[in-house]
Amino acid sequence: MLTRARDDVGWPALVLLLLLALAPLAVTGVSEQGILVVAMIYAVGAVGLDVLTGYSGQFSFGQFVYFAIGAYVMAAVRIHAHWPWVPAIIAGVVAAALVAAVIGSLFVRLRFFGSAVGTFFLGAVAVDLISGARLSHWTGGSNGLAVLPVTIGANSLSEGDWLYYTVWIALAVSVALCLRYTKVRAGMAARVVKENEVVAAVLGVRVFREKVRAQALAGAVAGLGGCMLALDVGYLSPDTFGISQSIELFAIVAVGGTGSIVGPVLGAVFFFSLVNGFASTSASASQLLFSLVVLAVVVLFNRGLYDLVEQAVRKLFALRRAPAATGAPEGPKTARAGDAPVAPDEQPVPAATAEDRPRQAPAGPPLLVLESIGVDFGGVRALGGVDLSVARGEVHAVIGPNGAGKTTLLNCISGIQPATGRVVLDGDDVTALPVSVRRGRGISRTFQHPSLVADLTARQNVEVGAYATHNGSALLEMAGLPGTRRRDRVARERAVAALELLDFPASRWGVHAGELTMGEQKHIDIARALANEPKLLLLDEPTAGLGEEEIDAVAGAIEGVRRAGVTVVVIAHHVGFVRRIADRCTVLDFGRVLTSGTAGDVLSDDQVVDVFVGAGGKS
Ligand SMILES: Nc1ncnc2c1ncn2[C@@H]1O[C@H](COP(=O)(O)OP(=O)(O)OP(=O)(O)O)[C@@H](O)[C@H]1O
Repeated sequence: MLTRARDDVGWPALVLLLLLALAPLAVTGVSEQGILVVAMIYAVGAVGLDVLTGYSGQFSFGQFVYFAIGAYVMAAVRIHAHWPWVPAIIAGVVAAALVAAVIGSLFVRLRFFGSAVGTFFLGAVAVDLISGARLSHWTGGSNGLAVLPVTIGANSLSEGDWLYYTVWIALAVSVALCLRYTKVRAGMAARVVKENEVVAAVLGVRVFREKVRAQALAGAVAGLGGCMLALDVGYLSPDTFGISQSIELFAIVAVGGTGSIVGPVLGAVFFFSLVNGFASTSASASQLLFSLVVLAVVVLFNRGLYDLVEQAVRKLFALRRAPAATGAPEGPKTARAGDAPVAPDEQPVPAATAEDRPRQAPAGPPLLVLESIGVDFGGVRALGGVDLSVARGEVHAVIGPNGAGKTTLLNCISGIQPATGRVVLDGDDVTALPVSVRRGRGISRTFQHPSLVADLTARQNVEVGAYATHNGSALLEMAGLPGTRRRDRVARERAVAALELLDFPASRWGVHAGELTMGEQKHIDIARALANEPKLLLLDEPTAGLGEEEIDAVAGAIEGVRRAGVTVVVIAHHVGFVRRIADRCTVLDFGRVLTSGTAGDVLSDDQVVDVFVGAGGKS
């Protein structure tokens, strides 16, 4: 399923920040401005939390721990080391980022429930540490810590609008950093991680590293929020950084809209306006009303306030984009996911058939050799000693009934699934190599479900697959240094080359993947795997869920791949498709090779066709 994380929020972010910059002209009351300051402080942390949840798919109920680290480190280095306030803020931010990276690395392997429990108790431990005697020299223990007053020139930060605009700058910096992160390689890779970790790993993304990076960024931004909170309240106590604040932060992101960066800012302003609005009612009534409104927003507008505002603005200015299907690619009619697969006897007439192709495998050593590959899942023998040889440059179809072991075989070749036996690529034994190294050696693959990032364009999705490696510093990428820009340019060129090779219409390159038809998504999935210029391309049911014209288009794309000299192993369920694209064919049944040979010979065998499509399915 394609999940949403916005990629088009630069202008809305600018407009919202401008409105907040101008707000003191309209909101002149001291307490109202105070509410806006607190809202912006929470917004700083909330955009970081949004990077964590909305863009990298992680979860945290403990972000206020990093607020606390930022605030206490800033206050402590000013008191004990006499640092000026700006370097002290930087120290607070760096400390929060480092601790977030370390703690985050412990949490990244946890699923939702584990993360929820883990981060919740992290908050409890932090409050205990802050208020306890061990760190009291730095934190003031349960007595708290006074924050030294800040002066800017002759002015105190607490006078006039100085504090307001200091917090505004912190918010603008946080929004800019987080938006920038979502646009660079590291951010795009994290978005694939959120979509599907296995797919990300196969694309060479260091899943663990990208998750920790997102944790560190969210921690840094929360640390900045903590520094602002310290400047605002002027006094730090353990109660300032409790678990309830972390949960409020989470509510702000949910109310504003995850995966939008702007949404959490909107959510924070809404949240604290609501708090202010109910302040005059009795405490219990205000708590109830407040909770009911937040609940209503979350339940009724499950994509959050930002989505609601965006839709209203689009309607107002009639800027709504054209419906997704109207821009479908020129040429073949497209079908959507869920369309019934084409029955064998409805297959389009093949452009060229297996019988037309050479009956002998090309000379020279094979590119891929599998020796006695075996996989057991508990009591289920998925593969029982499969031998296979794939010649360089051929398209080799693996066919067989459901549960025959086809996908497991591709998983063994790509390194996702450990197996007994040997996998030899281009003469090298790669059996013991992990997925990322096999990718580096030239093995790419697609999956039955494309797992594209919905709010990245078709071309951006392909670019994620085009990086030779996903190493490198996200900070340098965000700074846009020449080395990283060169690397991005190469990835872009490779992505364009892959799209052109597959004849994917240029008019659709800029369309968000969530708006592509299923056939187009399959093309983008193939292009993404091809963009790394592999020797061996593994395609897992590229025609699943497609209509006949889309199957025809995928067949055309695979023929393009063959012409480019890439060897292909493809799982397929359609006789006509296999006839058209395959040079050779291996039939699996119950995890064993039933037969293997030229596609023409294999598909003329009645027993094979019976196993493949059921008796009478031969066409
Ligand atoms: N992770 C797993 N845990 C347990 N059993 C599994 C796992 N993956 C696959 N299997 C089992 O292994 C066997 C082979 O599955 P596999 O998905 O490789 O078959 P397939 O030929 O690709 O089927 P299909 O055409 O339906 O995708 C099946 O019996 C399946 O239930």
